[in-house]
Amino acid sequence: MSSHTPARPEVLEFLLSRRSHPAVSLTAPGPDAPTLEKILTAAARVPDHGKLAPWRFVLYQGDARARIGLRLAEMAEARFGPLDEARRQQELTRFTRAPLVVGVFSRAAVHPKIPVWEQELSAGAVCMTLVTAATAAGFGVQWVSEWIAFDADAIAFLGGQPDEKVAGFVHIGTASQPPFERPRPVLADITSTWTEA
Ligand SMILES: Cc1cc2nc3c(=O)[nH]c(=O)nc-3n(C[C@H](O)[C@H](O)[C@H](O)COP(=O)(O)O)c2cc1C
Repeated sequence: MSSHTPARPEVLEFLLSRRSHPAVSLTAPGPDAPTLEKILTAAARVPDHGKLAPWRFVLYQGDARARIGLRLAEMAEARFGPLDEARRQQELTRFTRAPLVVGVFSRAAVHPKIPVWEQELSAGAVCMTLVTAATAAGFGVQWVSEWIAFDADAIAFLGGQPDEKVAGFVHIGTASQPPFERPRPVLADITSTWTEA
């Protein structure tokens, strides 16, 4: 340990207990404007080879969320055929589960020095830091993709450009219930020390 990198045991404990909350369990309020600015600023502070900022945010909040649902229900019907009532409700409420949804769009593009893969990894880091920062600010959070992240028409409707991919839709709100725990990988199964063959 060095005075340049003081230990932050509380941060480590936080990371060891962090859990997502199902989007459907998130209620109002979401973060206020200054808190959201902090959360997004933290999320944009990720390793980014070449300083390309190959990602951006789109915010979905307020009344726009219900209007999005109406259009997504139409799009889902066009793509999947007639929707039963449960499925229609799922589409209508896709963006109203939480008071705030942050779309993280990857705009990775071929670059002379920085591989596209590294730019896309950076977008994943943005999503995870967004999850972590919003949780640290006291909110329940879930990073989801769902069919809309892989449908060109839905991406365009949600503000994506033709050359962009959805890294995630991060739902943020007030947790209405405690999080469930889930099994985690056994560290020994996913960790080894390299030795020369
Ligand atoms: C790229 C990505 C996309 C995901 N998409 C979904 C999704 O569409 N629906 C879903 O229930 N969980 C999705 N998840 C999983 C949740 O974000 C989360 O991992 C899960 O709720 C367990 O949460 P926790 O391990 O953070 O506690 C996705 C995760 C990632 C990394």
